[in-house]
Amino acid sequence: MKVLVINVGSTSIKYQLYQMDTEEILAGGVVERVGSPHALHKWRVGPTRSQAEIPAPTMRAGLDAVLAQLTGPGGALKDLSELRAVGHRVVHGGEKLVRPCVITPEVKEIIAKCAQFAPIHNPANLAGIEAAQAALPNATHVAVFDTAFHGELPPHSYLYAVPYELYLERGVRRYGFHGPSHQFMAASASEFLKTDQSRLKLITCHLGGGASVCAIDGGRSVDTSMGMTPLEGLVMGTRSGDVDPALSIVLGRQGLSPDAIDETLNRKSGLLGISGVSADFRDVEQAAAGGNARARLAIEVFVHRIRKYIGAYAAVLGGVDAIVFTGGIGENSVKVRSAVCDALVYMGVVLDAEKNQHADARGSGGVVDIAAPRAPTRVLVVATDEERMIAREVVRVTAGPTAARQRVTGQAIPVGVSVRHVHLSKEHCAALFGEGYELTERRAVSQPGQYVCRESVDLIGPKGEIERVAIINPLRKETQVEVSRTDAITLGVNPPLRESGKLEGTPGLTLRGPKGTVAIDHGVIMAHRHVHMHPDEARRFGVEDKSIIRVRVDGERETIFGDVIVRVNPQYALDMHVDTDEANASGLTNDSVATFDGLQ
Ligand SMILES: Nc1ncnc2c1ncn2[C@@H]1O[C@H](COP(=O)(O)OP(=O)(O)O)[C@@H](O)[C@H]1O
Ligand SMILES: CC(=O)OP(=O)(O)O
Ligand SMILES: [Mg+2]
Repeated sequence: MKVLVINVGSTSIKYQLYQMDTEEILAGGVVERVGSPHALHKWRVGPTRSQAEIPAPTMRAGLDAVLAQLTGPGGALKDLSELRAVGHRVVHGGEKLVRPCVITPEVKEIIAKCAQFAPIHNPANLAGIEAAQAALPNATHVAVFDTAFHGELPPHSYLYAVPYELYLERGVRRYGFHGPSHQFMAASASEFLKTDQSRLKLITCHLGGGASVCAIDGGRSVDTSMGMTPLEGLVMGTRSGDVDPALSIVLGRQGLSPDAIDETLNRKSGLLGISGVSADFRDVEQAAAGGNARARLAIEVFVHRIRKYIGAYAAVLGGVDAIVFTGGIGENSVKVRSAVCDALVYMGVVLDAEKNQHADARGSGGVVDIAAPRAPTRVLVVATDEERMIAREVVRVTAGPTAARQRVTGQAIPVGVSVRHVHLSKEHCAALFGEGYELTERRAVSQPGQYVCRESVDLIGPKGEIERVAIINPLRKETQVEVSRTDAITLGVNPPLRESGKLEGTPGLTLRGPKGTVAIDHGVIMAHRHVHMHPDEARRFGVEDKSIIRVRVDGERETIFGDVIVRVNPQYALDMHVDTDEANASGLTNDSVATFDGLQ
């Protein structure tokens, strides 16, 4: 499936054409200075780069030039009918549009309405959509929102301390932006560090023309610096980032119109406003190197703000595994990275100056680690790819979650090996350990709230006994004994494969404790292998509660497990549970990581 992704800014159209079966980029480019008679179209087909000046007085004219190139001689498409899906980056969808969706007239209406919160971006995004729909009327057009990744911010992060009615009635809240980029950084960091996202605390810094920082805990955005609009937070090319909110009031009272204030804060501030030189970081850096004091000051304010957010987000996350940089500045400015990180030694951040100097994420598979080898916190530079994230969402929306399998196939699932164990009912606990006895915790297990007890019981079957079997608390409605096939043979029972809690028709046995024995007439099972996951993980994998998936184990005893049941619950942490027979057969231990191998 071929997918064209369009990222339209106020004066530019960036695009990439993907073959999504392999995620190969077939062509890509940018039209700069859209709106002028001398726009510049730079493009790439395979390794070949070209450019041409084109007249593009309107968005439609710019897009037509792109499509003509794609289908012309040497282009990546035979004709436009090959293009059945187009993904559009849309910056603001408000609270109504969070998940990626097919663009309908109602969707366009909401995007237009949200322009009040994204005045620089949404009107341009909408113009791009209109032009693309006119040029490609038979394709499915999908909107992917910058705000989506921040859709589950906790209320204490997204609420401003203003009258609550402003939130309820007018949607005044933090939305957060640059979602595809922050999400891409988190996925890249997880892959690079070979650690599941559920186990990572990350601070991701997208430093481009617009800039934002995000605190990501277990793969979820828990706070981010941009707010109701993309104006809050970091210092940007032309945007002020954080200011005292009273500034607008004061300027208004001094006679500036709302439009003039908007213009001041969104287009005349930031690096440009302080330096008076340029909004482009390279120009400001050059001026600073040449002794321009205001340019130097602009960079100092820019860096200070980033450092301040990193400190704040370390506190929000309660620790940091990695700081990630991306965007034109984050990927390329050695000085910004070192200036930000130099002051963070107290957080375990120590840069390797040499690696920082030569960091080339794009030329090194997309990610480089620039931290000193033994430093506790990793510092990564990632070549962001917002368009690829958008293309993946387009596949999910147009072809369904299984078609997006390629994206998630190969993603890590930590393994937990369930050794034989018992869950006790209150009544049986009393019979085995004495009335009113409280079991005590030895160690937690991977699922929140559950733990292995110090106490144990013996299992007595018709053929044999197994001593000192672990008890997992808390107590349950019914006693349940989970054993492997090998254990069942030792005991002389014949339990079925069952999901936890489904005990009808199962065999029983006798339990022996220090204060007595209990004979149960049912409750012995072999646990059906399963994966616990949080609803967010389920969404990421494109599965739901009770889905049946395959999970792959690499290594000396390579195995693909089929019939793995997915169990989704907000209380769950990502973990695949197999019993000891299954683990031994495929060489798994509690430290192993398996990978998702698709829906069965
Ligand atoms: N080698 C470099 N050193 C420092 N800054 C750079 C370098 N290359 C690009 N930049 C800066 O990156 C910014 C643009 O980032 P980018 O992510 O491409 O922008 P956009 O947000 O428009 O997509 C500009 O300020 C530019 O000066
Ligand atoms: C949301 C936003 O600020 O985007 P950009 O960086 O493309 O301006
Ligand atoms: Mg950007």
